[in-house]
Formats: sequence, C-alpha cells, structure tokens
Amino acid sequence: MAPPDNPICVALDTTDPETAAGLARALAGTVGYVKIGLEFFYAHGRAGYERVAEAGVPIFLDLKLHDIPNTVAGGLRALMSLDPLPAIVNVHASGGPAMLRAARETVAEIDEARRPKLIAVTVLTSLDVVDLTTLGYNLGGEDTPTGHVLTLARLAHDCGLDGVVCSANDLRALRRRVPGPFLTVVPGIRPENAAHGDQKRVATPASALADGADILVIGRPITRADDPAEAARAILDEIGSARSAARE
Ligand SMILES: O=c1ccn([C@@H]2O[C@H](COP(=O)(O)O)[C@@H](O)[C@H]2O)c(=O)[nH]1
Repeated sequence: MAPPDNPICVALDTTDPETAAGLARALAGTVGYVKIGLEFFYAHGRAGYERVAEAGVPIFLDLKLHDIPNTVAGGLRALMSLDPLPAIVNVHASGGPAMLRAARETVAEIDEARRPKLIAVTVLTSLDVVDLTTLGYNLGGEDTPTGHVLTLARLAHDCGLDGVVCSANDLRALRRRVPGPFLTVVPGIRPENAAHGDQKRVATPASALADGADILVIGRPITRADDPAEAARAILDEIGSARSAARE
C-alpha cells in the first residue's frame, strides 16, 4: 500500500458543523485527510458528514466500532451507504478475531477500488503502561505497551485488515515484526513545545514519519491554532526539512 502523498490527517473534533466544514474547506489542498470522530458524528451524523465531504478532502471516519461481530458488521454496512464513501474506517482490534473478520467481510462487499481502508485501533495513545496495568493487562514486566500493540497488530493483519492505529512509539517494532504493506495511522502527534493534553504516548511529526508512520492524525495543534491552514503548512515544512536533512 503506497503511503499517501500528504500524510497529515486533521481531526475535526467539534460539534459545530460550520466550524467542521469551514476547517475542511480551509485545509483542502494543505492536508491529505480530515477525520470525523465520535463528537461530530454523534452530533450531526450523515448530514454533517456529507457537509464536511463537500470540501473534497478524503475522510477518515474514526468511529472505532467495538461490539459483537454481527453488530459491528451491521454498523459498518450502514456506513457503506455514505456518499462519498470514507477513505478509511476503523474498529477496535480488541473486539477479537471473529469481529475483525466480520468487519473485513463487510467492507469487502464494496468493490476493491472504492472500498474504504479498514484499520484497527490497537492501544489508545492516551494510555500508558500504568493505565494498562490498572486495566489488568499482564505486560510481562515490559515498560511500554508496545508488546500488546504488536499482538493486536498481528491479529489485525492476520484477519485481513489494511492497517492499524498505533502510537509513534510502537512503529519501529511494528515495522520489523508485522509484514507489509500495512497502513500505520498515528495520533498523539505534537510539534515541539505543543501541549500534550490528554495524550500520553506522543511524538513530533518528523520523528513519527522517520519511524514509519504513513498517516499522522493531528487535532488540537492545528484546529486550535489562530490560523489552522498556516499551522498545517508549518508542520508540512517541518516534515519536508527533516526529510531533506535525512537524505543529506
Ligand atoms: O489512539 C488513538 C486513537 C484515536 N485518536 C484520535 O485522534 C485525535 C487526536 O487529536 P489531538 O487533538 O491531536 O490529540 C482525536 O480525534 C482522537 O479521538 C487518538 O488520539 N488516539
């Protein structure tokens, strides 16, 4: 799977349709994707989605489905009638193999050239090793969640999914241990000196790409900037400079 030309995906986390559609228009041509998540979709559903889609930017519909196989398949099938189709949809890998296969079979009902990429969330970037231990995961004494991310990523791969959502901290191990092509979509991206907020496993845009990210999900550092398009351009410049320096 070829990496996208423009790896920036901006999270439109708002309940205001004017703001979401306005951001999508302002960012068209500067970013590769916009992301619609729970906040916007629960508030405005299909009509809100279609309004954002008018800007013509490919959409990652980040609804992170997590339920029994039949329910996830039904939910995804309902989403497959969106017009235009999203470029990417997702489920939680921890829904298990039967659910992942049901999801894969459902998106496969759309012809291959048009179907959305189906990816699985591994471990949320807002969780660190302390959180996972609190949740009862046995990390075998490791001090990062990467081992668990790899388990879920391999499962997603074996169930035929196109890729995963993971943190930048997991990428090197994942690129070594999960066969490609396999899309890596990476939130928790923070330019130097940007506030981390609720994100615990973070990286800069340039370092995430250097470690193997295909798509960088960036929300507040762009959407809360005085000029979001300018903030996105600054990140693209930073990425370009880091790539040129790496080639020298
Ligand atoms: O593990 C995950 C999965 C999804 N997200 C989503 O990405 C954006 C990040 O927004 P920021 O404002 O840049 O923190 C947000 O929509 C999350 O729902 C994630 O952060 N981590």
